[in-house]
Amino acid sequence: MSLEQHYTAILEQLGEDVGREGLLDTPKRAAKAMQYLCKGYDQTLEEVTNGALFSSDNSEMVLVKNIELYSLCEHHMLPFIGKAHVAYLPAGKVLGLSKVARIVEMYARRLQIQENLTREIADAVQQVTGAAGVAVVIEAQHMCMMMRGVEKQNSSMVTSVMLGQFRDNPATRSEFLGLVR
Ligand SMILES: Nc1nc2c(ncn2[C@@H]2O[C@H](COP(=O)(O)OP(=O)(O)OP(=O)(O)O)[C@@H](O)[C@H]2O)c(=O)[nH]1
Ligand SMILES: [Zn+2]
Repeated sequence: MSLEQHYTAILEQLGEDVGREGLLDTPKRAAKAMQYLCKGYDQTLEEVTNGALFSSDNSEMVLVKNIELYSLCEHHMLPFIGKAHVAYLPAGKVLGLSKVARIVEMYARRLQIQENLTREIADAVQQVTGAAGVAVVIEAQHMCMMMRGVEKQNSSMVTSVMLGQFRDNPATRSEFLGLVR
């Protein structure tokens, strides 16, 4: 069965009249939307970074802040929405600026839990850049906690992963945390 046919079945199970005008194209649209929200499965790190790695003597912290993020929690397939802050300490190579956001996007566009998303982004930036350290902080609000379940509207979840110098050197870590706060 195609994704579209599954959505027809879901609508029927929910008690909808799939023949009514407003729903005629809904299974097709919903399938397309869900494929878009999960498009990260078709991407690879090589593809999204596209070799945009440049030699640089700069070893100072590079920070890309406030990268907006839309993902789906793997437990309920409901959105979680927030921001990612990604920093690294170059060790001879810097990554094209947009590629940091593309890496975030590739992992966010999959079914996720926030902790694993944070870790996957950090590991990917580390792998691509060979950096002396990588730090990722994600702050997000989970619709599964807001629209349903415990229904807490103002809570957000903050996760972080620190690698290399960000883990080992408290001064580097506090510089980063000061910059994203
Ligand atoms: N750690 C973590 N938990 C998440 C994330 N997204 C959703 N969850 C949680 O996954 C858990 C699943 O718990 P279950 O008890 O199996 O599911 P549930 O009955 O729908 O839980 P409630 O949300 O409490 O109603 C819930 O506590 C969610 O809040 C995430 O990114 N990270
Ligand atoms: Zn959830």
